[in-house]
Amino acid sequence: MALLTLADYESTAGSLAAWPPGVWDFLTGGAGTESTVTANREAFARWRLMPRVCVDVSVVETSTTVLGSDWDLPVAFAPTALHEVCTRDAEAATASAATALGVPMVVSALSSRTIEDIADAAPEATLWQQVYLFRDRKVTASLVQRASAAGAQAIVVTVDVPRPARRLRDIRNELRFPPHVQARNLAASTGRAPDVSSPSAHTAEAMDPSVTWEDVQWLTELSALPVLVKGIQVGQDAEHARRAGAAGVIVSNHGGRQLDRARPTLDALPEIRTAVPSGYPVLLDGGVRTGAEVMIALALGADAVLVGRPVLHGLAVAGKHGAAMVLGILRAELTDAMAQSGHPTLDSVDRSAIHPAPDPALLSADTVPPPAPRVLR
Ligand SMILES: Cc1cc2nc3c(=O)[nH]c(=O)nc-3n(C[C@H](O)[C@H](O)[C@H](O)COP(=O)(O)O)c2cc1C
Ligand SMILES: CCCCCCC(=O)C(=O)O
Repeated sequence: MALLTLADYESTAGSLAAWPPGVWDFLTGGAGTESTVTANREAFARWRLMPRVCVDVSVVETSTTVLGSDWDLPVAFAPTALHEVCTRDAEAATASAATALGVPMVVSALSSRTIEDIADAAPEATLWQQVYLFRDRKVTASLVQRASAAGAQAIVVTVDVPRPARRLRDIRNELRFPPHVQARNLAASTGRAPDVSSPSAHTAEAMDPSVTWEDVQWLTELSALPVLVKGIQVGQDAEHARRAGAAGVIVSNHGGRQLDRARPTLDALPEIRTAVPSGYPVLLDGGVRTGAEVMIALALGADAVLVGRPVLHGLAVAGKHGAAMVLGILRAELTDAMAQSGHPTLDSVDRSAIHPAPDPALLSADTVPPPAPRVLR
Protein backbone atom coordinates (compact mmCIF):
# COMPACT_ATOMS: atom_id res chain seq x y z
CA MET A 1 0.00 0.00 0.00
CA ALA A 2 1.28 3.46 -0.87
CA LEU A 3 1.93 5.54 2.25
CA LEU A 4 0.20 8.82 1.42
CA THR A 5 -0.74 10.25 4.80
CA LEU A 6 0.69 10.48 8.30
CA ALA A 7 -2.11 8.12 9.34
CA ASP A 8 -0.73 5.56 6.84
CA TYR A 9 2.68 5.86 8.49
CA GLU A 10 1.14 5.45 11.92
CA SER A 11 -0.72 2.27 11.01
CA THR A 12 2.30 0.83 9.20
CA ALA A 13 4.60 1.63 12.13
CA GLY A 14 2.10 0.10 14.54
CA SER A 15 2.03 -3.18 12.64
CA LEU A 16 5.82 -3.65 12.65
CA ALA A 17 6.83 -6.82 14.45
CA ALA A 18 10.14 -5.48 15.72
CA TRP A 19 8.88 -3.33 18.62
CA PRO A 20 10.26 -4.40 21.98
CA PRO A 21 7.45 -5.15 24.46
CA GLY A 22 5.53 -2.06 25.52
CA VAL A 23 7.44 0.38 23.33
CA TRP A 24 4.65 1.00 20.79
CA ASP A 25 2.29 1.75 23.66
CA PHE A 26 4.90 4.10 25.15
CA LEU A 27 5.10 6.10 21.90
CA THR A 28 1.38 6.14 21.28
CA GLY A 29 -0.06 6.54 24.72
CA GLY A 30 -0.74 9.40 27.07
CA ALA A 31 -1.66 10.13 30.66
CA GLY A 32 -4.68 8.63 32.41
CA THR A 33 -7.67 8.03 30.15
CA GLU A 34 -5.75 9.60 27.24
CA SER A 35 -8.58 12.10 26.81
CA THR A 36 -6.11 14.87 25.98
CA VAL A 37 -4.35 12.78 23.33
CA THR A 38 -7.72 12.39 21.62
CA ALA A 39 -8.82 15.98 22.28
CA ASN A 40 -5.70 17.42 20.64
CA ARG A 41 -6.75 15.69 17.42
CA GLU A 42 -10.46 16.44 17.73
CA ALA A 43 -9.84 20.15 18.18
CA PHE A 44 -8.68 20.41 14.56
CA ALA A 45 -11.92 18.80 13.34
CA ARG A 46 -13.84 21.79 14.74
CA TRP A 47 -12.45 24.08 12.03
CA ARG A 48 -12.89 24.31 8.26
CA LEU A 49 -10.91 26.28 5.68
CA MET A 50 -12.57 29.20 3.84
CA PRO A 51 -11.37 28.99 0.25
CA ARG A 52 -10.83 32.25 -1.65
CA VAL A 53 -10.87 32.01 -5.43
CA CYS A 54 -9.40 33.94 -8.35
CA VAL A 55 -6.16 34.47 -6.44
CA ASP A 56 -2.93 33.79 -8.36
CA VAL A 57 -1.56 30.62 -6.77
CA SER A 58 0.73 29.63 -9.62
CA VAL A 59 3.57 29.91 -7.09
CA VAL A 60 2.95 28.78 -3.50
CA GLU A 61 5.58 29.70 -0.92
CA THR A 62 5.58 27.70 2.33
CA SER A 63 8.69 29.28 3.83
CA THR A 64 8.70 31.35 6.98
CA THR A 65 11.07 33.02 9.42
CA VAL A 66 11.13 32.11 13.10
CA LEU A 67 13.52 33.74 15.58
CA GLY A 68 15.39 35.25 12.64
CA SER A 69 16.05 31.92 10.95
CA ASP A 70 14.50 30.81 7.64
CA TRP A 71 12.51 27.60 7.56
CA ASP A 72 11.24 25.96 4.35
CA LEU A 73 8.04 24.97 6.15
CA PRO A 74 6.32 26.32 9.29
CA VAL A 75 6.96 22.92 10.92
CA ALA A 76 9.69 21.64 13.25
CA PHE A 77 10.52 18.23 14.72
CA ALA A 78 9.32 18.21 18.35
CA PRO A 79 11.76 16.91 20.96
CA THR A 80 11.12 13.23 21.56
CA ALA A 81 13.31 10.96 23.66
CA LEU A 82 15.38 7.97 22.63
CA HIS A 83 15.09 7.67 18.83
CA GLU A 84 17.16 4.53 19.12
CA VAL A 85 13.92 2.68 19.89
CA CYS A 86 12.76 3.51 16.34
CA THR A 87 15.88 3.25 14.21
CA ARG A 88 19.51 2.21 14.64
CA ASP A 89 20.93 5.57 13.52
CA ALA A 90 18.69 7.29 16.06
CA GLU A 91 18.83 11.12 16.08
CA ALA A 92 21.52 11.18 13.37
CA ALA A 93 18.78 9.90 11.03
CA THR A 94 16.25 12.45 12.29
CA ALA A 95 18.67 15.35 11.85
CA SER A 96 19.40 14.26 8.26
CA ALA A 97 15.68 14.22 7.51
CA ALA A 98 15.20 17.67 9.06
CA THR A 99 18.06 19.01 6.95
CA ALA A 100 16.60 17.51 3.77
CA LEU A 101 13.29 19.26 4.40
CA GLY A 102 14.78 22.55 5.60
CA VAL A 103 13.16 22.46 9.03
CA PRO A 104 14.63 22.60 12.55
CA MET A 105 14.96 19.61 14.81
CA VAL A 106 14.54 20.05 18.56
CA VAL A 107 16.92 17.55 20.14
CA SER A 108 15.56 15.96 23.31
CA ALA A 109 17.52 16.21 26.54
CA LEU A 110 16.99 12.45 26.56
CA SER A 111 18.22 11.77 23.02
CA SER A 112 20.06 8.53 22.38
CA ARG A 113 22.89 10.43 20.65
CA THR A 114 24.82 13.40 22.00
CA ILE A 115 24.19 16.83 20.53
CA GLU A 116 27.82 16.79 19.34
CA ASP A 117 27.29 13.52 17.41
CA ILE A 118 24.02 14.77 15.92
CA ALA A 119 25.65 18.03 14.77
CA ASP A 120 28.56 16.05 13.27
CA ALA A 121 26.20 13.70 11.43
CA ALA A 122 24.13 16.55 9.98
CA PRO A 123 26.34 19.65 9.87
CA GLU A 124 23.73 21.67 7.93
CA ALA A 125 20.91 20.91 10.38
CA THR A 126 19.24 23.66 12.35
CA LEU A 127 19.30 22.18 15.85
CA TRP A 128 17.56 23.44 18.96
CA GLN A 129 18.39 21.76 22.29
CA GLN A 130 15.55 20.87 24.66
CA VAL A 131 16.38 20.84 28.36
CA TYR A 132 14.61 20.39 31.66
CA LEU A 133 15.31 22.34 34.84
CA PHE A 134 16.70 19.17 36.41
CA ARG A 135 17.04 18.86 40.18
CA ASP A 136 20.76 19.14 39.49
CA ARG A 137 20.94 22.52 37.71
CA LYS A 138 24.57 21.83 36.81
CA VAL A 139 23.28 19.18 34.39
CA THR A 140 20.94 21.72 32.75
CA ALA A 141 23.76 24.26 32.51
CA SER A 142 26.07 21.67 30.97
CA LEU A 143 23.49 20.72 28.31
CA VAL A 144 23.08 24.41 27.41
CA GLN A 145 26.82 25.00 27.26
CA ARG A 146 27.45 21.87 25.13
CA ALA A 147 24.55 22.69 22.80
CA SER A 148 25.86 26.20 22.30
CA ALA A 149 29.36 24.88 21.55
CA ALA A 150 27.91 22.34 19.09
CA GLY A 151 26.16 25.10 17.14
CA ALA A 152 22.58 24.78 18.40
CA GLN A 153 20.58 27.90 17.66
CA ALA A 154 18.08 27.91 20.52
CA ILE A 155 17.20 26.29 23.83
CA VAL A 156 13.74 24.87 24.52
CA VAL A 157 12.95 24.44 28.19
CA THR A 158 10.13 22.00 28.92
CA VAL A 159 8.20 23.02 32.01
CA ASP A 160 5.25 20.61 32.06
CA VAL A 161 6.92 17.66 33.76
CA PRO A 162 6.91 18.32 37.52
CA ARG A 163 6.64 14.58 38.16
CA PRO A 164 6.02 11.34 36.24
CA ALA A 165 2.59 11.14 34.66
CA ARG A 166 0.18 8.29 35.27
CA ARG A 167 0.69 6.57 31.91
CA LEU A 168 -1.50 3.57 32.40
CA ARG A 169 -0.26 1.63 29.38
CA ASP A 170 3.33 1.82 30.66
CA ILE A 171 2.26 0.81 34.17
CA ARG A 172 0.25 -2.17 32.90
CA ASN A 173 3.06 -3.18 30.53
CA GLU A 174 5.68 -2.79 33.29
CA LEU A 175 7.64 -0.95 30.58
CA ARG A 176 11.41 -1.43 30.55
CA PHE A 177 13.54 -0.27 27.62
CA PRO A 178 16.11 -2.73 26.27
CA PRO A 179 19.61 -2.16 27.72
CA HIS A 180 21.08 -0.84 24.45
CA VAL A 181 18.69 2.14 24.60
CA GLN A 182 20.62 4.85 26.39
CA ALA A 183 20.17 8.58 26.99
CA ARG A 184 23.68 9.47 25.82
CA ASN A 185 23.06 13.21 25.57
CA LEU A 186 22.17 13.38 29.22
CA ALA A 187 24.96 10.98 30.16
CA ALA A 188 27.50 13.36 28.62
CA SER A 189 26.33 16.04 31.06
CA THR A 190 25.93 13.90 34.17
CA GLY A 191 29.20 12.04 33.72
CA ARG A 192 27.48 8.68 34.21
CA ALA A 193 24.91 6.75 32.19
CA PRO A 194 21.54 7.51 33.79
CA ASP A 195 19.31 4.48 34.23
CA VAL A 196 16.50 5.18 31.77
CA SER A 197 15.21 1.62 31.58
CA SER A 198 12.10 2.79 33.46
CA PRO A 199 10.93 6.22 32.20
CA SER A 200 8.78 6.80 35.22
CA ALA A 201 11.52 6.06 37.77
CA HIS A 202 13.99 8.24 35.87
CA THR A 203 11.52 11.13 35.70
CA ALA A 204 10.84 10.95 39.43
CA GLU A 205 14.55 11.02 40.19
CA ALA A 206 15.64 13.71 37.72
CA MET A 207 12.80 16.25 37.43
CA ASP A 208 12.40 19.08 39.90
CA PRO A 209 8.84 19.69 41.09
CA SER A 210 9.83 23.00 42.72
CA VAL A 211 10.61 24.87 39.46
CA THR A 212 9.30 28.47 39.32
CA TRP A 213 9.59 31.39 36.89
CA GLU A 214 12.77 32.47 38.71
CA ASP A 215 14.40 29.27 37.48
CA VAL A 216 13.25 29.99 33.94
CA GLN A 217 14.76 33.46 34.25
CA TRP A 218 18.01 31.90 35.45
CA LEU A 219 18.05 29.76 32.30
CA THR A 220 17.38 32.69 29.98
CA GLU A 221 20.39 34.46 31.47
CA LEU A 222 22.66 31.43 31.26
CA SER A 223 23.74 31.80 27.64
CA ALA A 224 23.31 34.04 24.63
CA LEU A 225 20.96 31.52 23.00
CA PRO A 226 17.26 32.40 22.79
CA VAL A 227 15.10 30.30 25.11
CA LEU A 228 11.59 29.07 24.24
CA VAL A 229 9.35 27.78 27.02
CA LYS A 230 7.52 24.56 26.05
CA GLY A 231 4.40 23.45 27.88
CA ILE A 232 2.50 26.76 28.02
CA GLN A 233 -1.26 26.20 28.23
CA VAL A 234 -2.76 29.49 29.47
CA GLY A 235 -2.26 33.11 28.44
CA GLN A 236 -0.98 34.29 31.82
CA ASP A 237 1.82 31.75 31.74
CA ALA A 238 2.87 32.94 28.29
CA GLU A 239 3.21 36.42 29.75
CA HIS A 240 5.17 35.02 32.73
CA ALA A 241 7.53 33.31 30.27
CA ARG A 242 8.02 36.52 28.30
CA ARG A 243 8.74 38.50 31.47
CA ALA A 244 11.25 35.83 32.54
CA GLY A 245 13.19 36.60 29.36
CA ALA A 246 11.94 33.83 27.06
CA ALA A 247 12.24 34.59 23.35
CA GLY A 248 9.07 32.62 22.59
CA VAL A 249 6.64 30.01 23.85
CA ILE A 250 5.49 26.60 22.67
CA VAL A 251 1.83 25.86 23.37
CA SER A 252 2.00 22.21 24.33
CA ASN A 253 0.44 19.67 26.68
CA HIS A 254 3.23 17.20 25.93
CA GLY A 255 1.04 15.39 23.41
CA GLY A 256 -1.43 14.54 26.20
CA ARG A 257 1.26 12.64 28.06
CA GLN A 258 1.34 14.59 31.33
CA LEU A 259 -2.04 15.96 32.49
CA ASP A 260 -5.06 13.96 31.44
CA ARG A 261 -8.04 16.30 30.79
CA ALA A 262 -5.80 19.25 29.93
CA ARG A 263 -7.52 21.24 27.19
CA PRO A 264 -6.39 20.70 23.62
CA THR A 265 -3.56 22.96 22.56
CA LEU A 266 -5.49 24.34 19.58
CA ASP A 267 -8.24 25.55 21.96
CA ALA A 268 -5.64 27.25 24.18
CA LEU A 269 -3.85 28.95 21.28
CA PRO A 270 -6.04 32.07 20.72
CA GLU A 271 -5.87 33.02 24.42
CA ILE A 272 -2.10 32.64 24.41
CA ARG A 273 -1.68 34.55 21.15
CA THR A 274 -3.55 37.54 22.56
CA ALA A 275 -1.71 37.45 25.90
CA VAL A 276 1.64 38.31 24.29
CA PRO A 277 2.57 41.19 22.00
CA SER A 278 2.10 40.81 18.26
CA GLY A 279 5.30 39.45 16.70
CA TYR A 280 6.24 37.47 19.83
CA PRO A 281 6.90 33.87 18.65
CA VAL A 282 4.13 31.41 19.56
CA LEU A 283 4.58 27.81 18.38
CA LEU A 284 2.17 24.91 18.95
CA ASP A 285 2.30 21.13 19.09
CA GLY A 286 -0.17 18.34 19.78
CA GLY A 287 -2.13 16.36 17.24
CA VAL A 288 -0.98 18.10 14.04
CA ARG A 289 -1.31 15.44 11.35
CA THR A 290 -2.13 17.17 8.03
CA GLY A 291 -1.09 20.21 6.02
CA ALA A 292 -4.58 21.70 6.37
CA GLU A 293 -4.16 21.42 10.15
CA VAL A 294 -0.88 23.32 9.93
CA MET A 295 -2.87 26.09 8.19
CA ILE A 296 -5.56 26.03 10.89
CA ALA A 297 -2.95 26.41 13.64
CA LEU A 298 -1.39 29.33 11.78
CA ALA A 299 -4.80 30.92 11.25
CA LEU A 300 -5.41 30.77 15.02
CA GLY A 301 -2.15 32.55 15.74
CA ALA A 302 0.74 30.07 15.70
CA ASP A 303 3.93 31.11 13.92
CA ALA A 304 4.80 27.45 13.34
CA VAL A 305 3.95 23.98 14.64
CA LEU A 306 5.94 20.99 15.85
CA VAL A 307 5.19 17.33 15.19
CA GLY A 308 6.13 14.57 17.62
CA ARG A 309 4.83 11.03 17.13
CA PRO A 310 4.59 11.14 13.29
CA VAL A 311 8.36 11.61 13.04
CA LEU A 312 8.85 8.52 15.20
CA HIS A 313 6.48 6.59 12.92
CA GLY A 314 8.53 7.65 9.89
CA LEU A 315 11.79 6.65 11.58
CA ALA A 316 10.39 3.24 12.51
CA VAL A 317 9.07 2.52 9.01
CA ALA A 318 12.09 3.63 6.98
CA GLY A 319 14.76 5.40 9.09
CA LYS A 320 15.82 8.83 7.87
CA HIS A 321 13.91 8.36 4.59
CA GLY A 322 10.73 7.64 6.50
CA ALA A 323 11.08 10.75 8.70
CA ALA A 324 11.75 12.82 5.57
CA MET A 325 8.72 11.26 3.83
CA VAL A 326 6.48 12.21 6.76
CA LEU A 327 7.58 15.82 6.51
CA GLY A 328 7.35 15.65 2.71
CA ILE A 329 3.70 14.62 3.02
CA LEU A 330 3.00 17.58 5.31
CA ARG A 331 4.74 19.86 2.82
CA ALA A 332 2.70 18.51 -0.12
CA GLU A 333 -0.56 18.77 1.85
CA LEU A 334 0.20 22.29 3.08
CA THR A 335 1.13 23.46 -0.43
CA ASP A 336 -2.08 21.97 -1.79
CA ALA A 337 -4.25 23.45 0.98
CA MET A 338 -2.72 26.90 0.42
CA ALA A 339 -3.25 26.72 -3.35
CA GLN A 340 -6.79 25.35 -3.11
CA SER A 341 -7.77 28.04 -0.60
CA GLY A 342 -6.16 31.01 -2.36
CA HIS A 343 -3.15 31.62 -0.10
CA PRO A 344 0.07 31.81 -2.12
CA THR A 345 2.05 32.76 1.00
CA LEU A 346 1.65 32.15 4.71
CA ASP A 347 1.37 35.89 5.50
CA SER A 348 -2.26 35.96 4.43
CA VAL A 349 -3.28 32.99 6.59
CA ASP A 350 -5.17 34.64 9.42
CA ARG A 351 -8.42 34.11 11.30
CA SER A 352 -10.42 34.91 8.15
CA ALA A 353 -8.96 31.77 6.53
CA ILE A 354 -10.99 29.44 8.77
CA HIS A 355 -14.55 28.92 9.96
CA PRO A 356 -15.90 26.90 12.89
CA ALA A 357 -17.35 23.58 11.76
CA PRO A 358 -20.94 22.92 12.83
CA ASP A 359 -21.06 21.16 16.20
CA PRO A 360 -21.94 17.53 15.32
CA ALA A 361 -23.92 17.27 18.55
CA LEU A 362 -26.28 19.97 17.32
CA LEU A 363 -26.83 18.11 14.07
CA SER A 364 -27.70 14.77 15.58
CA ALA A 365 -31.35 13.71 15.51
CA ASP A 366 -31.50 13.30 19.30
CA THR A 367 -30.75 16.93 19.95
CA VAL A 368 -33.11 18.50 17.42
CA PRO A 369 -35.54 20.35 19.69
CA PRO A 370 -39.07 18.90 19.69
CA PRO A 371 -41.74 21.01 17.99
CA ALA A 372 -43.38 23.56 20.25
CA PRO A 373 -46.60 22.18 21.78
CA ARG A 374 -49.72 23.34 19.99
CA VAL A 375 -51.79 25.73 21.99
CA LEU A 376 -55.31 24.36 22.25
CA ARG A 377 -58.00 26.99 22.24
C1 LIG B 1 7.68 9.13 22.70
C2 LIG B 1 7.66 10.58 23.06
C3 LIG B 1 8.75 11.11 23.72
C4 LIG B 1 8.75 12.46 24.06
N1 LIG B 1 9.87 12.97 24.66
C5 LIG B 1 9.90 14.30 24.94
C6 LIG B 1 11.08 14.87 25.46
O1 LIG B 1 12.08 14.21 25.64
N2 LIG B 1 11.05 16.20 25.75
C7 LIG B 1 9.93 16.97 25.54
O2 LIG B 1 9.96 18.17 25.81
N3 LIG B 1 8.81 16.45 25.01
C8 LIG B 1 8.78 15.15 24.69
N4 LIG B 1 7.67 14.62 24.11
C9 LIG B 1 6.52 15.51 23.77
C10 LIG B 1 6.71 16.11 22.35
O3 LIG B 1 7.75 17.04 22.32
C11 LIG B 1 5.45 16.85 21.87
O4 LIG B 1 5.06 17.79 22.82
C12 LIG B 1 4.27 15.93 21.54
O5 LIG B 1 4.71 14.69 21.04
C13 LIG B 1 3.41 16.63 20.50
O6 LIG B 1 2.29 15.88 20.20
P1 LIG B 1 2.14 14.91 18.91
O7 LIG B 1 2.93 13.69 19.24
O8 LIG B 1 0.68 14.68 18.89
O9 LIG B 1 2.65 15.64 17.70
C14 LIG B 1 7.64 13.28 23.76
C15 LIG B 1 6.54 12.73 23.07
C16 LIG B 1 6.55 11.39 22.72
C17 LIG B 1 5.37 10.84 21.96
C1 LIG C 1 13.84 8.30 30.68
C2 LIG C 1 13.60 8.00 29.28
C3 LIG C 1 12.18 8.21 28.86
C4 LIG C 1 11.88 9.61 28.67
C5 LIG C 1 10.43 9.82 28.52
C6 LIG C 1 10.16 10.94 27.63
C7 LIG C 1 8.70 10.99 27.39
O1 LIG C 1 8.02 10.03 27.24
C8 LIG C 1 8.06 12.21 27.36
O2 LIG C 1 8.71 13.24 27.64
O3 LIG C 1 6.86 12.24 27.05
